[in-house]
This record gives sequence, C-alpha cells and structure tokens, in this order.
Amino acid sequence: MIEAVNLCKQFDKIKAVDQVSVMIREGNVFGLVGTNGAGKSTIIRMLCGILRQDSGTIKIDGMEVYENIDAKKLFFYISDDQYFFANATPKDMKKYYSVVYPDFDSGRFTSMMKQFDLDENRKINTFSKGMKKQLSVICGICANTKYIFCDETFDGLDPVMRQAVKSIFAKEMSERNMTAIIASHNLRELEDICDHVGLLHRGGILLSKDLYDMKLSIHKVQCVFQNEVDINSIFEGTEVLKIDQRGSLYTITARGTEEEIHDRIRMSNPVFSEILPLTLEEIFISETEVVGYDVKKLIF
Ligand SMILES: Nc1ncnc2c1ncn2[C@@H]1O[C@H](COP(=O)(O)OP(=O)(O)OP(=O)(O)O)[C@@H](O)[C@H]1O
Repeated sequence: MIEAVNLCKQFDKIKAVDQVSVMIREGNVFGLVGTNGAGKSTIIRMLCGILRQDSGTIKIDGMEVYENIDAKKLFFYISDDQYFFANATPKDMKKYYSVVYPDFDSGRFTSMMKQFDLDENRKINTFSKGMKKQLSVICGICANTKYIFCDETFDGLDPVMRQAVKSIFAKEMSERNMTAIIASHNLRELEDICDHVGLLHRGGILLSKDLYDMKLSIHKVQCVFQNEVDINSIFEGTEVLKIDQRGSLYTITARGTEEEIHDRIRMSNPVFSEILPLTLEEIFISETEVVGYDVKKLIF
C-alpha cells in the first residue's frame, strides 16, 4: 500500500503541491487527473523519491521512499520525459534494468519488443516519441515490480497502441495484482482503466473517489409525468445534483441507488422513466459543480 499524508512541495514562490493525502491500495489503478501545472508530476516524483517533500509523509509498504533503495525496488517509474542512456539501444536498457530489478524478465522483453514491432538493436535516439513511450512501457512491465508510476504515459501513443497498453496493464493487474498510479490531464483516458480517481487543482486534491462507488451512488433518470410535479418534493431528503427540463421531459441527476431513484419516480405516476448511464465526465461535472467549480475548464 502507498500512503501519502499532507504532502507539500514549494518551488520558490510556487506552491506545486499543497496538503495532498492519498492512499493507494494494492491491485488498484489510481488515476491522478488535472490541468497542466496542477502538480501531478510533482506528486509522482515525490512518491518515487526523486523529489523530497517539504512536509508530510510518504510510505510505500510501510517504508519511507526518499533515498531508500529497498522501497525503490518496489516500483518502476515511466516519466513524461523518458530517460535513456545516450546512444543506448533497447538491448542496453534491458541489460541495465536486469541489474536494477532482480525480477526483470528478459525473455518477455524480447517477445514484447517483437509484438510491438520494435528493433532491440536500433539506437533509441532514432525512435519516434511514440516508440520511446512504447519502449518505456515494455521496460516497466518487464521489470515485474509491484507498483508502476506512469506520467502521461498514454500521451503520444496512437489509439490502437493506447488500447494495447491498457490491456497489457489490465492483464498485469489481474494476473499479478500490479498496482498502477497514472497521471493524466484527460479524464476520458482514465475512465476505462482506473478504480479510483483523484482530481487535482492548483496543487490540492479537489475530489478523490472510488469509481465503483461513484457510479453506484449517482444516477441520471429521464422521465415524463402525467401532471405537473415538484421535482424537489419527489426527491426530498436526497441530493438532486441537476435538473434539466425540456417541455415535459425531465432529466434528473441525483444521489441514490438505482432502486431508490426508481421508487421515488414511480410514486409520482410517470408516463415514462428510464435510468441513463452516466459517464465519469458527467459524474465529475456533477460532483464539482456542487462545490462551486466548473470542472469542464479544469480537465476537458
Ligand atoms: N523543478 C521545478 N522548479 C520550479 N517549479 C517547478 C518545478 N517543477 C514543477 N514546478 C512548478 O510546479 C507546478 C506543478 O508542476 P507539475 O509539473 O507537477 O504539474 P503537472 O500537473 O504535472 O503539469 P503537466 O500536465 O503540464 O505536466 C507548476 O507551476 C510548475 O511550474
């Protein structure tokens, strides 16, 4: 488990990270989403022990991470500006990582390179940006670490490759309970892979939720009633996040289980009612609107 409590980091006058606390459970995929400059990379760099926090604590499996080799062996970090040795080939990087990570799977590295159609013997500095990203992902997966930190890893990959990488991640999670922390400025990118999303804004966490819980606890219903109704009295005692009315058609987003919402609507004799699926984007918009933020400006 990774546990960070009240992390703060300041660069001169810039408060890059301000009192951030996160708990990342084993086997989970934690998405860190936020605009440019929100503090995502700074948090990941602190979690990896590259930067030292000004205050707060970070524990990976109970160990401090800064300058602690035992803790660092537990994870692989794919940074947004990946580093490879000058003039190195993928084969050189494989040799290097085999020394750093005791469980590095060299056989798998070779077979994944073939699968991704990358040449192990070609100089990495002749690779395209996307090819370098693919190589980093292959190195990260083959390191066989318990945790993997990814900073904008899907950026720069074409849509087919993005899906391929996501399914490799999903397989690692189901087969060996790998835990991933993925930073992205795009919420849509995280929707199909994350279990938990933290929304970062100006160095602080605005919202941090389990996607499963979120999807179970907010619903959108579309309905038409026979007579004039007072929506607020139908939903009395529960929080209505949004009401949209077009003629006699209401679209209501409210907190509650599917059952609870259906029951309330049914009591008012609707002509028609249907629960509609909510995207992660809509959930975030609803959740942050109620605390006074226009999330569309922050992440879309
Ligand atoms: N080494 C540094 N020196 C000075 N300021 C820094 C440094 N690293 C980050 N910052 C500042 O800290 C803030 C957060 O930066 P960070 O790179 O963590 O954001 P981010 O959310 O990862 O952004 P992006 O999506 O653009 O990569 C920014 O204002 C940035 O200018």
